[in-house]
Amino acid sequence: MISVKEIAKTSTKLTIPQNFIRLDQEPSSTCDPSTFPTPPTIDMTRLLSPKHSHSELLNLHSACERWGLFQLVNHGVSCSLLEKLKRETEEFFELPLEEKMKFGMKSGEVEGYGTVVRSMEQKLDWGDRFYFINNPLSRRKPHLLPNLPSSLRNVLESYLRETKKIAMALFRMIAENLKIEVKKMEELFEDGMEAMRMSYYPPCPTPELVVGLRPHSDASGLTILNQLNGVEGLQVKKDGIWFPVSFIPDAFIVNIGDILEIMSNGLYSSIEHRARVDSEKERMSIAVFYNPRFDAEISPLTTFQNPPLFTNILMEDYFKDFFTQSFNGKSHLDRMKIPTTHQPNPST
Ligand SMILES: O=C(O)CCC(=O)C(=O)O
Ligand SMILES: [Fe+2]
Repeated sequence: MISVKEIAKTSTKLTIPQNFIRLDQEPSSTCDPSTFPTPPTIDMTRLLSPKHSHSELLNLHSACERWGLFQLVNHGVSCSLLEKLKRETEEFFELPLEEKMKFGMKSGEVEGYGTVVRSMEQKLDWGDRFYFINNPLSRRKPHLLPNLPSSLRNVLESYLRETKKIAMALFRMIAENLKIEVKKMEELFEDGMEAMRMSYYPPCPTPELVVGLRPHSDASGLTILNQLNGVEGLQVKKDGIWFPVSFIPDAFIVNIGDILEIMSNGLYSSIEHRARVDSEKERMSIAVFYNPRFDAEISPLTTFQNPPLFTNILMEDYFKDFFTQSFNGKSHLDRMKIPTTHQPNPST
């Protein structure tokens, strides 16, 4: 069991364990920060207001098409709930290691506290995480969420109820924008597979040599990310260059995941992102991943303009396949692509 929090306590500039040193990481942009591209902001109250929803729906469509990520403001989750969530999560990561080990990831599993370690040589991320499936109920592991201290469990359950409402509202609006039947979208996601990852990134004396969470796109339909304690670190790869995403208080970051890229037949695209760490401050985030039901087939649903670019796959198989690979940019999605056969050009 690896606890980066414990490793960080004793690490100095010279003693970062070799497994964490990531000289393979692409550098962040060195441009003047005032020229960094800014991800779009979407206002939930405008999306829901009869007067403004039309223009905000267009903004949402453009954000999904051009970025695959946006900052969601006025989402309606109360400050008191968010404050409690932050406090309880902090307390969880502060627990002695023996306590957290009760939730430790068992060998061969992907849920629980810890990191999936496949080999001794594997490069590791500078962060501890706790990942679990929340829905369907039949897949909830009794020793994880139900076994958490009750104050944390209660706040997580309230938070998950709130974010689920937001996710479903967004899925309905995305269906409208993509001309997919809203009912079809609801069938796929209402009782969908839902998972949460809580991440704790300790400070690192040499932040440029490590990565908090390696580059990846989310394998989800949508992801709602809450940067709990306001410490920046999220970066996105836009037009081939890594840029930091600035923190907006009380906003959630919403990512389009690979599954919506498939469903929109590539019109929307999931964005590659990673988490950097700070030299002095700890950072915490919670991501909730919204996916179709396990028995649903994932396939391009909007093929009116182009032939399907992705193969059909059962959510169950997609999920299994995802966790047999290590995170690596968008390589998971690339494997779903139908190879394009080069047709001879009749005019030559
Ligand atoms: O911690 C972050 O900012 C990113 C988390 C993330 O991308 C994930 O959990 O998939
Ligand atoms: Fe992510």
